[in-house]
Amino acid sequence: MSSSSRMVRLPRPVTFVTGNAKKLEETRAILGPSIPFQSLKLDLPELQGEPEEISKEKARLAAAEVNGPVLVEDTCLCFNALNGLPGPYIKWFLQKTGHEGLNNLLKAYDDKSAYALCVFSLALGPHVEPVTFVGKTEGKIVPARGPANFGWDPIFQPDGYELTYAEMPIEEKHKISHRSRALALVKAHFAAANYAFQTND
Ligand SMILES: O=c1nc[nH]c2c1ncn2[C@H]1C[C@H](O)[C@@H](COP(=O)(O)OP(=O)(O)OP(=O)(O)O)O1
Ligand SMILES: [Mg+2]
Repeated sequence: MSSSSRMVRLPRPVTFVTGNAKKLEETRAILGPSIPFQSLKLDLPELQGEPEEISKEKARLAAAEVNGPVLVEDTCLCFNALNGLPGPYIKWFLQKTGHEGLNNLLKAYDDKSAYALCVFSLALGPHVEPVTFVGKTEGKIVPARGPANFGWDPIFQPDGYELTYAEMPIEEKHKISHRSRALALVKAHFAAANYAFQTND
C-alpha cells in the first residue's frame, strides 16, 4: 500500500478557534511548526456539562461556523474539596470573584488540592464526530503570587514546585502544563493520522 492511500485529505489547514489570545499564544509556542494551523478569534458559547462533552460541543459549533476542520479547547480548574467545581465554570468564577474569591471558596476546607484540565477537540468538518485529547496537571490553590498575565496562573501551584504557574518561566510551565500534555496527544494523533492539507498555493 502506498503511503498516499493512507492519507486523510483535508480541504484546508485546521483552524484553532478561540476567543482567548493567551491560549493561542501558548498553543503556538507548544506546537511550533509540528501542526500547521490558522486561528480564528470567535467567542464560542460557555457550555455546561462534563469537560469532554463541553469541548466536543464547542468543536461542533466551531466546525459549523468555519465549515472546515477545527481545533478548540476548553480549560477547567477543579477543586477536589468541591468535587471538581468550579471546573468548566472557572471563567465566570474568576471574572466575578477574582483570585482572592477563589481562595476564599476553599477557606472552609483543609484540602486545597486542585487540578487543571485542558480538553482539546478536533473536528475534521461540520459533520464529523470530534475526537478529544485531555491533559491534566495536579497542584494546589494558593494566594496569588506572580504576574497576573493569564487567568488563574497566579493561584495555581503545580505539585513538585514551589512556584505558581505565573511565577515560572513560560518554558517551565510548558514542560508540565495541562495544555502541553493535551497538545502532546494532539501531536501524536496528527503524526499517526498522516493528514494531508490542500493548500491554495
Ligand atoms: O493555562 C491557563 N492558565 C491560567 N488561566 C487559564 C489557562 N487556560 C485557560 N485559562 C482561563 C481562561 C478562562 O478564564 C478559563 C477557561 O475558560 P475557557 O472557556 O476554556 O476559555 P476562554 O473562554 O477564555 O477561551 P475560549 O474562547 O477558547 O473558550 O480559564
Ligand atoms: Mg470559553
